[in-house]
Amino acid sequence: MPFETSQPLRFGDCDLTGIAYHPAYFSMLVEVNRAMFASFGVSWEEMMLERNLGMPVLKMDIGFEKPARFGDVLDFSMHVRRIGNSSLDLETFARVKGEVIWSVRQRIVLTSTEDHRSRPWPDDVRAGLETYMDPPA
Ligand SMILES: CC(C)(COP(=O)(O)OP(=O)(O)OC[C@H]1O[C@@H](n2cnc3c(N)ncnc32)[C@H](O)[C@@H]1OP(=O)(O)O)[C@@H](O)C(=O)NCCC(=O)NCCSC(=O)c1ccc(O)cc1
Repeated sequence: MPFETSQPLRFGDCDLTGIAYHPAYFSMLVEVNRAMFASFGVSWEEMMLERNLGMPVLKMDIGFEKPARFGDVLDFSMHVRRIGNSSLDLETFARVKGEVIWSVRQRIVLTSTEDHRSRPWPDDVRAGLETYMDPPA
């Protein structure tokens, strides 16, 4: 079962002709990542400020299939494809009215904000991520 959330495409996310400008999609994606962690009770504020952990992206593979327009609502489905020792593979689909507009595969790594080296996923975070585990077919 993927994590699901929606975001409207705002005026500032679009170019002069009213279609989405792709850098805005990256900010939306970060918000989806953050919201997924919050959904299982682990806020990024806690991760970063109390546990001294960060989650940089190591790799992204993104494909844009159709334009989205000012006023559209993007429905996101985020699948956890693999949880490694410190890495995490996510695949996310952004849909408008059921049609895929873009999709992205991300590899994220858990790091210490002190030395910026990898750290294993804590058990509670791993358990939360497993909620959305959906390995590729
Ligand atoms: C992530 C790193 C710290 C990893 O360094 P190390 O501690 O030496 O890593 P390791 O060799 O232990 O590898 C860690 C894991 O990554 C995996 N890994 C390492 N390199 C790779 C590559 N090149 N490809 C795929 N996977 C990899 C590796 O297989 C390990 O997986 P597990 O087995 O599951 O543990 C280092 O590669 C790095 O700093 N990379 C740059 C990250 C970066 O700057 N990203 C740019 C975007 S900024 C960003 O996304 C962001 C910024 C601020 C935020 O608050 C949030 C997000």
